Amino acid sequence: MSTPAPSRIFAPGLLDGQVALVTGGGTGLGRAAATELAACGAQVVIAGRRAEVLEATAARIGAAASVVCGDIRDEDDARRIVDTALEHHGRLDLLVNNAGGQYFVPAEAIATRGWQAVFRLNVDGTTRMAELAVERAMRPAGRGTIVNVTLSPHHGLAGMTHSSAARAAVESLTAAWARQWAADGIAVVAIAAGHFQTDALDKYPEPVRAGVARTVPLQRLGQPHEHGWLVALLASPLGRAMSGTVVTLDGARDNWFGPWPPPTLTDGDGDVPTEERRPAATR
Ligand SMILES: CCCCCCCCC/C=C/C(=O)SCCNC(=O)CCNC(=O)[C@H](O)C(C)(C)COP(=O)(O)OP(=O)(O)OC[C@H]1O[C@@H](n2cnc3c(N)ncnc32)[C@H](O)[C@@H]1OP(=O)(O)O
Ligand SMILES: NC(=O)C1=CN([C@@H]2O[C@H](COP(=O)(O)OP(=O)(O)OC[C@H]3O[C@@H](n4cnc5c(N)ncnc54)[C@H](OP(=O)(O)O)[C@@H]3O)[C@@H](O)[C@H]2O)C=CC1
Repeated sequence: MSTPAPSRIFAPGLLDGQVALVTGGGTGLGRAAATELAACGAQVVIAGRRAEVLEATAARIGAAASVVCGDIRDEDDARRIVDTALEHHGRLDLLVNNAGGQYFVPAEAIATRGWQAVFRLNVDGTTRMAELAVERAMRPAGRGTIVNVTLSPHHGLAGMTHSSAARAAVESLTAAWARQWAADGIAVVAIAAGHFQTDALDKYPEPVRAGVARTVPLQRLGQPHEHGWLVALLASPLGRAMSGTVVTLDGARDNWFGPWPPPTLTDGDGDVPTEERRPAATR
């Protein structure tokens, strides 16, 4: 097993001795966060539903990474994820609530089950993981940091209104938890992410993806390692002082602009494409 390459921007050993749990840590932004945390000296536990994805990422990171499989929507799985991290390392300093998602769909076409699916993952799953980390690890230790990753809803997410409401709820929970758990020594912050270059973008309809980088004032998508740097910063002592804050990382774009429906997306009948359903095996 290799030692992680040192961080390009943080002091060596910034997070030495610390233990981080990253949900959705096998892919995209979660993988980038786990990689940077390890580069700063942390032991990282990455969680998600697909073992092969997690194992591949852990192998890339090296000896600092370990894996636990589970679904954060399931109470037993979520408890096992937190307990496994604790059993392996005896402590949990940082929870990165990164697992999340939604599908692209006009508001009036969202079925009740679809609304609930997005809330179960983004709001209920995030809440469950935060509460378990606090109860089982952070409050007993008198110390911990929780970073909630949202898809920034600051301009409203037309085309993903279920996620817009869910992510706004997570931002509000961030502020509330920061106050509620401050006396326990626990800091809670959120990252409102814009558009990032991850494989997850492949699932959006082609007209949605085409040219999306040009809509970002920086004229490029965010790079996952930039997100990783921000997670590491929030894991540092500075992050503790930022408790209750939502930090936006979006290249000045947020996740929406302009009218609905977007003129470039509609077909001849004025309809907007909805993303394909995922294969049953991954549901
Ligand atoms: C212009 C610029 C723009 C810019 C736009 C570009 C955005 C770029 C920014 C990127 C942002 C990101 O977040 S990228 C990261 C994205 N990653 C993810 O989304 C991964 C995680 N996602 C998921 O797991 C799923 O999407 C999610 C729906 C949330 C949860 O899945 P579940 O297994 O719980 O749900 P399922 O069993 O699949 O479906 C349950 C119900 O949901 C509904 N449903 C689910 N998928 C559906 C679909 N594709 N189309 C219709 N309906 C669907 C149906 O009602 C289903 O009920 P039945 O019909 O009765 O079964
Ligand atoms: N890419 C982007 O432009 C942006 C992404 N975001 C947000 O950042 C986060 C990461 O996004 P990104 O890396 O791009 O996308 P991914 O789809 O690659 O990340 C989602 C991760 O969460 C895991 N996951 C999903 N559902 C569950 C579940 N029920 N239990 C446990 N793990 C789960 C997935 O693994 P598995 O399927 O194996 O469980 C996967 O590793 C998401 O919350 C996303 O919405 C925010 C802004 C922009």
